[in-house]
Amino acid sequence: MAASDSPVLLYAFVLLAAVAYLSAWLKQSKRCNVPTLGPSAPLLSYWGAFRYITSPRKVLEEGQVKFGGRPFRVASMLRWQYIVSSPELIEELRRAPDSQLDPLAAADDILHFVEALGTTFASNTYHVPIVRTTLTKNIGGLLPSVLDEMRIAFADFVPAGRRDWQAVSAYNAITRIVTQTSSRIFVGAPLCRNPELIRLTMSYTPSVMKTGILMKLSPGFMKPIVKQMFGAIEPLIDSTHQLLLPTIEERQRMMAQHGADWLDKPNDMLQWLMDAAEGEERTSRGLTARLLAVYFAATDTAAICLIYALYRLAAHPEYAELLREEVESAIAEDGWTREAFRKMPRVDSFLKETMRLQGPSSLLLQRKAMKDFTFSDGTFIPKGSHVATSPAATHLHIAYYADPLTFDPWRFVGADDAAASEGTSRFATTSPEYLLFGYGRHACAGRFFAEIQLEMMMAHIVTTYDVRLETPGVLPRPVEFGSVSLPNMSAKVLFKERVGKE
Ligand code: HEM
Repeated sequence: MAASDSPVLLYAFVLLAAVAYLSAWLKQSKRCNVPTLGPSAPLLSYWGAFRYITSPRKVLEEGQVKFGGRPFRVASMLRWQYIVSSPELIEELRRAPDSQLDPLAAADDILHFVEALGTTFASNTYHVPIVRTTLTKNIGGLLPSVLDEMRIAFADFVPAGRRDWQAVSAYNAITRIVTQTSSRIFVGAPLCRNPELIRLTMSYTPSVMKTGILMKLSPGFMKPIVKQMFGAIEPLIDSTHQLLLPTIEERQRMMAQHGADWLDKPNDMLQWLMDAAEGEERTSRGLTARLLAVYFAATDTAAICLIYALYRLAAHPEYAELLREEVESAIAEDGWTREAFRKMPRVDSFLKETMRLQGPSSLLLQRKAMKDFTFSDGTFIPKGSHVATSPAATHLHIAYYADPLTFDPWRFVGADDAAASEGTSRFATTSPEYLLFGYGRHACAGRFFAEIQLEMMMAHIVTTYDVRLETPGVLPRPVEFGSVSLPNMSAKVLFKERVGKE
């Protein structure tokens, strides 16, 4: 008789699993000194987890009110999520070393990218300083080509030349436009508009997540087989590699022939990676995989933010005229240059205010405790749990923002003149009460590029089109699942090309 046929063995297994679960629960609950929002008893906590996963913002707001800004925890399906709210604890959260509270490990628990891509990938992050420094330094010089690509992409995905209202599926169109425009500085033209490259790079994030989840669910010895048989990521890297290979080989040939510099050397992300890569990373496949990682960080995040801003604009067309006036006057003075974008405080404020109320995540400064961690007030975070702060404690808190639940598009106009005069515009400026891009040493490396890209696209939209929602005034509901918050994917925005536009 096979072991699985014996009910006694099955009962014994279930009993052992229940004892192990209860003893783990008892052990952790003995050490816990943080109140729980919702049930904390074994199994019942899954009800709390279900509520949190399906309505994260509502639950986090309840916690903020119920515990009056003191730390609390909520159950999520796989772990406890701790929330800290006071400025002192938020400061400790951001200052803690990665060996104690790690942002990458927290992101990996949610997106599963390390399982999908391999641990060497997570330990070698040589692309981060390239994004942070080389990309940021080159923004001004690359602006004309980014602008050119954005216009081409908009004309393709939001058909031009028609004077009637056209319903456009905003999620698809904007994601494609942002991907193609970013591609212009990642791989250059005309490769950036190759429909296959756009398709592959847009499929990358979902493929990484799918592969990561499959791997996570598989027992250790099965992982390589599962990855080989069912993983979506390797075939996707292979296809992208085939597409990029002629370009990479040609550049490698030029590098071998001319050394570090030559006439018309490309100035894009692929080349910066090629200049910096070492060892395995120098191979054409290694470079392709690394470039895809930059797409992973750059395109979905920026697209999500632009879609939220577009929905706001389409819901409030009355704001378009003031934005348009500002853009047209800045462009008349300086053309479509970096200087002009510095003279668009309303555009900047509109974006910042949109994302204050609704960004891509319902948690901010999310970290994983790599070991037991105790805050200065004694709040204890057990190893393996996640700790973050919430919009309710920061972006939506009355201590930082007057009338915090109201959308006030001009809230940040003139709010931070020092930052504006230094050329660090307000949208990308991080602070303890504005955490869209994180804060401190791990703050988003690409935020200055993201800022100018989004400002440019908003400026283009208001000067080229009138926009409306299909159902006037009703913002399309976002899709929230745990800490991830995506704009509504089926909503359509009506576009009409403006008569007499520049
Ligand atoms: C509006 C769009 C974007 C948003 C909202 C966003 C948000 C974030 C956030 C919240 C983090 C983590 C910060 C932390 O844990 O403290 C981050 C990290 C990062 N982002 Fe962005 N991001 C955006 C666009 C971009 C773009 C366009 C790029 C690249 C061109 C980029 C590259 C990166 C990189 C490389 C990191 C890792 C930084 C590090 O570990 O030191 N991001 N981003």
